Amino acid sequence: MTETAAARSAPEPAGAAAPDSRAPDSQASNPRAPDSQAPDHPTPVIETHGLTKRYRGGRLAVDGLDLSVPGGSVFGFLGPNGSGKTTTIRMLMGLIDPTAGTARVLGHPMPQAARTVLPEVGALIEGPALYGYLSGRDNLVRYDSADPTADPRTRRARVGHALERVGLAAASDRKAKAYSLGMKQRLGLAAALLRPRRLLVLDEPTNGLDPQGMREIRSLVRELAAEGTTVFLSSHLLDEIEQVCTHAAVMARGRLLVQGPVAELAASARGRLAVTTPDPAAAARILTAHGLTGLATDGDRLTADAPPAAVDLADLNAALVGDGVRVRSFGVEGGSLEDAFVALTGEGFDVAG
Ligand SMILES: Nc1ncnc2c1ncn2[C@@H]1O[C@H](COP(=O)(O)OP(=O)(O)OP(=O)(O)O)[C@@H](O)[C@H]1O
Repeated sequence: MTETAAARSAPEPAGAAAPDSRAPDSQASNPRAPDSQAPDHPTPVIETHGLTKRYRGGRLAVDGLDLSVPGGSVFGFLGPNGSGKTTTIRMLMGLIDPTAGTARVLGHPMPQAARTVLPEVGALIEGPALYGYLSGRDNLVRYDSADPTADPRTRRARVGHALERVGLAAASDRKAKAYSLGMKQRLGLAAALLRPRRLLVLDEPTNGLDPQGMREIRSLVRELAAEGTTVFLSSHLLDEIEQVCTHAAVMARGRLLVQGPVAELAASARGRLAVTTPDPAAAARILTAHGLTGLATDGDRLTADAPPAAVDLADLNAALVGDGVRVRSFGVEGGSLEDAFVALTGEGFDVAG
């Protein structure tokens, strides 16, 4: 059985469940309004300090995590399988207790404030919990009915709107078990969107989807973000993060390696000098003589680690041409998030973990 943060065992609407054993929220009567601050100084929507989880077997799944997710961002939580992403999300949603450290979501401490926070959070964790024998529409009706704050008189309209939102209106009367994986994910998103949310938390939302399904989910995420919802999504796909996210945090083996705006993370990687020439061997000799490292040749294409800023690219190019190398193209190719990851870890981004 898959799970949403809100629907661990009961047909609760996404975001509505709060563990009964939790202490009452000390701030419930005086909720802060983090988003009311100046947009250029957004209060973090998610903030953790030293967040740590050691499972009973002794495995340290998350190790001293300091995370800061700006309001209005599409925040990619990136890491290979087993790096601690799901464990972190489960702590953020109050589904499991941290071993140490603190987490605040929408300005409130978690898990203590789960009752206050979760109604404002739409969560999709490891796929939606659906009844296969019910239609897509009836699954949403069931979610909506389980929300005590949802007015039954407006249920039909709410469900219809959510189905429209995710592009499932035409398929809404088919049984959920006949849905493709992508349609099931979209139905899960529709459930999370039955009420307005300030934060969407999506755990590997495109996992197992075909390229078309991935595109659909990604464009929906972009639309939701454009409407002002902060989206926190985990992924083990670097290109997915580069395509949809404004910010990212990179995890490996339970530890946070780096976080920040995606453009800055990618730019922090030095990139590669690339030269296209019919004389690659001569070009390699000259670049080596000028101190360049990491040379690799593939046919008429020669690449090398980008030179330090002190080296003028124009001088390098002139040296090649001056020594008779015929240059078809010459330039530094921008660093990618993958380059940054490899530079940080000294290893490739192994999706198999
Ligand atoms: N309930 C559990 N009990 C013990 N160990 C666990 C439990 N859940 C996860 N782990 C371990 O904790 C580590 C982190 O797992 P987690 O699922 O958080 O990583 P992840 O980055 O989300 O990976 P994936 O994408 O594969 O889910 C892994 O080594 C995993 O085996």
